[in-house]
Amino acid sequence: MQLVRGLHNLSPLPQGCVATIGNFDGVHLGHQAILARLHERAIELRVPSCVVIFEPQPREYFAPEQAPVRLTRLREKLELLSRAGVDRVVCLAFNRRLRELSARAFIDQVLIQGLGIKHLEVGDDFRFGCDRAGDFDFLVDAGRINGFTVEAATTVELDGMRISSTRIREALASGDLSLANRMLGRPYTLSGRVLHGQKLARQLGWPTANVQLKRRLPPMKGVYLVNVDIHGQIRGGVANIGLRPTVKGDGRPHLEVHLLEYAGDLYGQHLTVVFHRKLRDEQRFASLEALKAAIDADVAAARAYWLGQPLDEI
Ligand SMILES: Cc1cc2nc3c(=O)[nH]c(=O)nc-3n(C[C@H](O)[C@H](O)[C@H](O)COP(=O)(O)O)c2cc1C
Ligand SMILES: Nc1ncnc2c1ncn2[C@@H]1O[C@H](COP(=O)(O)OP(=O)(O)OP(=O)(O)O)[C@@H](O)[C@H]1O
Repeated sequence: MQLVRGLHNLSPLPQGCVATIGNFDGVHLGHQAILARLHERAIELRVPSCVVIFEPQPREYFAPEQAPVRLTRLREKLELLSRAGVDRVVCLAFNRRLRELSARAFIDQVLIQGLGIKHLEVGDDFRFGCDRAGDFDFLVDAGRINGFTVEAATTVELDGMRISSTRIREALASGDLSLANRMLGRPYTLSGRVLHGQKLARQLGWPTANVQLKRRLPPMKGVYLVNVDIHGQIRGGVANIGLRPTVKGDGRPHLEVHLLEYAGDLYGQHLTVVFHRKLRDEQRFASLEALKAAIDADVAAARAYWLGQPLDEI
């Protein structure tokens, strides 16, 4: 998959392309349906498929403080788009210049001159251009004049409601991991490099890998059953995302993972933590002994789960 960063680096492929546009945060089942349709159209028209995304995402540009937390980092999003068979990702800087482009200029400069578009696949609620003035009907008219087709993707719903990145964030924040995972079509993951922690977990009896979240805020908190792929070996474990109120943290959320029956050194490695079930909320315990007892129970639950025992029997 080819990555093009910025409008100035974009030139149309000789044969043109089929394309879609959006944030694609999380690459959920709704996104996956659009990408599958895009792939089909690319094969029919014998042209590459292209996804246009924005960095930062428009809401992060307009109101950085109120912008929702990301489900996927750019690196994770690109990996998921590549797995969905996308040939080219065009990552446009969402800045003043882009936000001031009229809908007409967006079509001319990005879709026609930039991409040489033959077919566009978008949701029927898609809006674009300065002040979100461009809509689906506007695109259809422009396509008729400029020789490209536009198709509205079928809305993907779960339990009668449209799947969206927003809904997944809400499910994760409210502790409904299983709903979030069903909308994603896969278990939620968070990834990052393993850093050195305060080495207290070792004293508690359960060494943990501290996964760096950088400035990224995780979309959920609590204690989870997880697994991690270490050099091709899937290892079960238990993870905590939170502020560690019992030991007075640094005020920032941390992701810590204890892997079952594992004694290797993970410092510096990049880990992808896969979230399967929520066990409980993070709590402030009155003593380290009480915290240790709670983690002992979490680890016992993880052991039972990864040995295939149903959780309600634990
Ligand atoms: C499975 C698991 C559950 C945890 N639950 C809590 C919790 O409920 N409350 C809390 O204050 N800390 C909790 N922690 C975080 C511990 O306080 C943390 O591991 C300890 O502070 C050690 O940090 P360190 O690795 O930086 O040394 C949990 C950690 C793990 C691995
Ligand atoms: N459930 C869905 N079914 C079909 N298409 C969808 C669905 N959700 C999003 N799309 C389409 O995928 C493209 C990218 O969507 P985008 O990531 O911008 O929206 P979203 O998932 O609804 O996010 P948000 O919740 O932040 O609005 C758009 O064309 C959008 O209309």
